[in-house]
Amino acid sequence: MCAEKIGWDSSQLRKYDLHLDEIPRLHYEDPKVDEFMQKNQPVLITGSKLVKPAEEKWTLDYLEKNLGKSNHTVFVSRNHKFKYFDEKKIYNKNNLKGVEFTPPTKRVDMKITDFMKKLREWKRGDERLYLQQPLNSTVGSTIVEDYLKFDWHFVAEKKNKYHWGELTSNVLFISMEGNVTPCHYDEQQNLFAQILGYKRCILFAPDQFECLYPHPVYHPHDRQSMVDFERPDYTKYPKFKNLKGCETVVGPGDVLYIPIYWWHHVESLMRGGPTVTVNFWYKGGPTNLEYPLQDHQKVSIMRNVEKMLLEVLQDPKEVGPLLRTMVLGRYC
Ligand SMILES: C[C@@H](CC(=O)O)C(=O)C(=O)O
Ligand SMILES: [Zn+2]
Repeated sequence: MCAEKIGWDSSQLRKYDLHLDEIPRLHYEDPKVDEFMQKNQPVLITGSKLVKPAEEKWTLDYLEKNLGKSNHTVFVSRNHKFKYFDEKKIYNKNNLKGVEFTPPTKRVDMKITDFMKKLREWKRGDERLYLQQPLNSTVGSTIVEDYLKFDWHFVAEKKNKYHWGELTSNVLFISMEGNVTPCHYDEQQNLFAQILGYKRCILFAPDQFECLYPHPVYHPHDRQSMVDFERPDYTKYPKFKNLKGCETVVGPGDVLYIPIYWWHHVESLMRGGPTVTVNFWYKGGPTNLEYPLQDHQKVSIMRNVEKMLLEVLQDPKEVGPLLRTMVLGRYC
C-alpha cells in the first residue's frame, strides 16, 4: 500500500541486519486470531474496540489536561535507546555483592505538564524522554472513566480462553518519535494496544535465546539481549547472524499479542511524532508440563538453574566455570 494509505514509510524504520517475516494481521472477528493465540504465537489484531475511547480522545493535549497532577514515571536517556534495568538488582545485598553497573537511563518523577513542555521544546542533542506510567490512582478521573470504557469483555474472553493469570498492570507509554526499547522478553502475556502514532515491533520466538545472548539473571539488565542491534559484535555473539524473527508496524487501534517469553524490540517511528500505547500485562497461566516441553518453559528452567547456582555459589564468576565443567566433553 502507498505511504499515505498506511500512515508511514520504510524510511522511518531503523536499519538492522535481520531476516524478518511479517507478523499476521487479522481482523479481531477472524477465528484464525485464536489459532495463533492458542499456540502462544504473535498476531496483530485489527479493528477491535479494546481501547476505542482512548483512540478517539487521547491526544497529547487531552492527556496533558487529564492525566492528573501527580508525578509520573519518566525515563531519561542520552540517546534513543531505553534499555530497561532492574534497580533492585543493582544493590542486591542478599546474595551478591553490589553489581558494578551504571544505568544507561535515569528514572525520574515528572508532572505531565513538565513532560509535555520538554517534548514540545526538544531539539536534537537534548536528552530524550519516555513516560511509562501504570494506569493507577495517580491518573485523573477523566482518564479513569475512559479506561473503564475499554472493551474489557474482549480481554476477559482472551484471558479465560487461554487460562492466563491475573491482569498485573496497564502501562501508559508516551514516547518521543524515534525512541527504541531494545530487545528483551517479559514473563507476562501482553496485549499491546496502540493509540497514537506508529511503532515498529520486531519479535523473536523463545527458541532464539541462544542467538540473542541475554544478560545473566542476576544482572540489572536481566531479560535483555546483550547484542547491540545497530552495531552487532559478531565475534562476541556469533549466533546473532542466525537470528530469525518477525515484525509489524502497529498503528492506532491495532492490538499486538506479544506472547509470554517472546523477545521484542519496539521503536517509535523516526519523524513520526510522539506515540501513545497502553499495554495489558497478564501473569502466565498454570504450566502443565507436557512433553516435549515448549521452548518458553525451557527458558524458565534455565532461569531457575541460574538462580539456584547463584544462590549456592554466591559468586557470579563461579557459575560459568561450573557449568563448563559440567557440560563440556560430557553433554556436548
Ligand atoms: C515498553 C514496551 C515496548 C515499547 O512500547 O517501547 C514493552 O516492552 C512491553 O509492553 O512489554
Ligand atoms: Zn516488554
